[in-house]
Amino acid sequence: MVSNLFITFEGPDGAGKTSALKDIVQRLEQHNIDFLATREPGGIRIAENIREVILNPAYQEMDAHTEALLYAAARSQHFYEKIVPALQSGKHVLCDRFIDSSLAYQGFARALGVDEVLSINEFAIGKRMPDLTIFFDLQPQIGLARIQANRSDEINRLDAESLVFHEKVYAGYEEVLRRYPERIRIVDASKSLDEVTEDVWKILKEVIV
Ligand SMILES: Nc1ncnc2c1ncn2[C@@H]1O[C@H](COP(=O)(O)OP(=O)(O)O)[C@@H](O)[C@H]1O
Ligand SMILES: Cc1cn([C@H]2C[C@H](O)[C@@H](COP(=O)(O)OP(=O)(O)O)O2)c(=O)[nH]c1=O
Repeated sequence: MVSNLFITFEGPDGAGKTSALKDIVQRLEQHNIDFLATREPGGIRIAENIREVILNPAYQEMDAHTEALLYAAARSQHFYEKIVPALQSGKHVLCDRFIDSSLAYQGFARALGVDEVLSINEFAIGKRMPDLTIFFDLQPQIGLARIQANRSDEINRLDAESLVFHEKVYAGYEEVLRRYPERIRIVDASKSLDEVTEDVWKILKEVIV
């Protein structure tokens, strides 16, 4: 029997993390698995309020340092208020985005430095990293096309960035994959949602079901 795990979903915008997590939640419920599903930035009211500030498309003047610190602040509150208690109570935790998003988006794509962003995050949450990260691998232009095709989805300040920015985010994730190969599993997110969900489920079944 495995102990409970802290699992994160990562990948470019539009890769299908949120959609797959919804389907995975249903399967976990059917299997009577004790879990908490949550998301970043957000998950609790203080962090949802910080999310409103970070992602508001009107705030074009936001400095990259401010952005990185706001993500770290939202993460800190979410981590100590929601994730840690859930893990302590024996639940598996599944989180849509976590620290790797900050390393890829702020550290690499915003060029603040992956080590610098890692260090503000260590201040925010200590050295606890996820036990398992599922990386939704998708070329950024496909993710952006998916978001554009479904305009009813919220288009936030980061979605609205250029393709060049999103290509840097992808390169940032490649750097994250190089740094943490032992905890990251890759799924091909260009497949249909059903196939992607199935691939994620196969990985989860190995560790928690
Ligand atoms: N595998 C898929 N193939 C095609 N479209 C998808 C797939 N997964 C999700 N989508 C669609 O792409 C958009 C972005 O999906 P979403 O789950 O919000 O991605 P993310 O959370 O990774 O940004 C949504 O409109 C969703 O319906
Ligand atoms: C958690 C986190 C998210 N982000 C970005 C990624 C997304 O563009 C945005 C979150 O918006 P969201 O709508 O949740 O995007 P997605 O559905 O793709 O997960 O914030 C960062 O830049 N740094 C971070 O640390």
